[in-house]
Amino acid sequence: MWAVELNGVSKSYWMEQVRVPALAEVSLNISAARFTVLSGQSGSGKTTLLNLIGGIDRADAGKIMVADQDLGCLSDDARSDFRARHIGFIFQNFNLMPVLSAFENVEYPLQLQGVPARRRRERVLEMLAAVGLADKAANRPGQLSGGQRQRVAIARALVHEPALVLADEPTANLDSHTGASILALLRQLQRERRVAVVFSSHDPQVIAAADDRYQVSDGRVGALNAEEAL
Ligand SMILES: Nc1ncnc2c1ncn2[C@@H]1O[C@H](COP(=O)(O)OP(=O)(O)OP(=O)(O)O)[C@@H](O)[C@H]1O
Repeated sequence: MWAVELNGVSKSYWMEQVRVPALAEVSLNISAARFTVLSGQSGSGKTTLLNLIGGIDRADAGKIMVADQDLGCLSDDARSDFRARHIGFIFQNFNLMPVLSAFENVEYPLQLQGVPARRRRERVLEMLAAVGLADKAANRPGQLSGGQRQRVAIARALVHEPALVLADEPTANLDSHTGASILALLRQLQRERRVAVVFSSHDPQVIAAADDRYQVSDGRVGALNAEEAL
């Protein structure tokens, strides 16, 4: 079963009158309930690929299926709704709302979906406990360490039980020890909850931990075996 199917997907950006190709005819299937790593140098196209899979941006050509939904068939509003229901996001810079507490940040995806308050509370407390932050629910992001902020972001990405989590270099801004603990936590939660995680990184530890590995290079994507990667 596939969480994501890409067929002939291309994307360019325009800077003034100049076309900047970012992805060229990418065809790729990402398995459900597995941990997939996209590696590749800076500028190779990893973020562009994650933004297309996540429905944040639209492809110029090709077809993108996520959890059996063709994203190209959806209006912008329907795509936002689909994203809110079925996808979780984790970013390099955490992207937490600074004025909200850890509890409120994790609660936000459930509020968007109109989940009743009592159920929201149960889900948020369960997720904060699962990421080891049961005692930090009232803290704002500014009162948390980088690793703790990323744990809040992981709880937020999983709280609505998405089919797919997209993590764009989530350990890049953390020291290696904290990054390793975030990787281990995400790997554990991915296995327990049987969610597909797509993690972009050039960290050999992350590549080694993956079930499936792909190399993004100049806007093209190829399978990478473990020996090549390390
Ligand atoms: N908004 C944009 N406008 C113009 N060009 C862009 C834009 N976003 C990305 N690009 C270009 O598209 C190509 C792919 O960029 P992308 O951000 O996807 O790479 P990346 O592998 O995620 O890099 P990094 O690891 O540095 O984030 C690069 O040549 C980049 O300069």
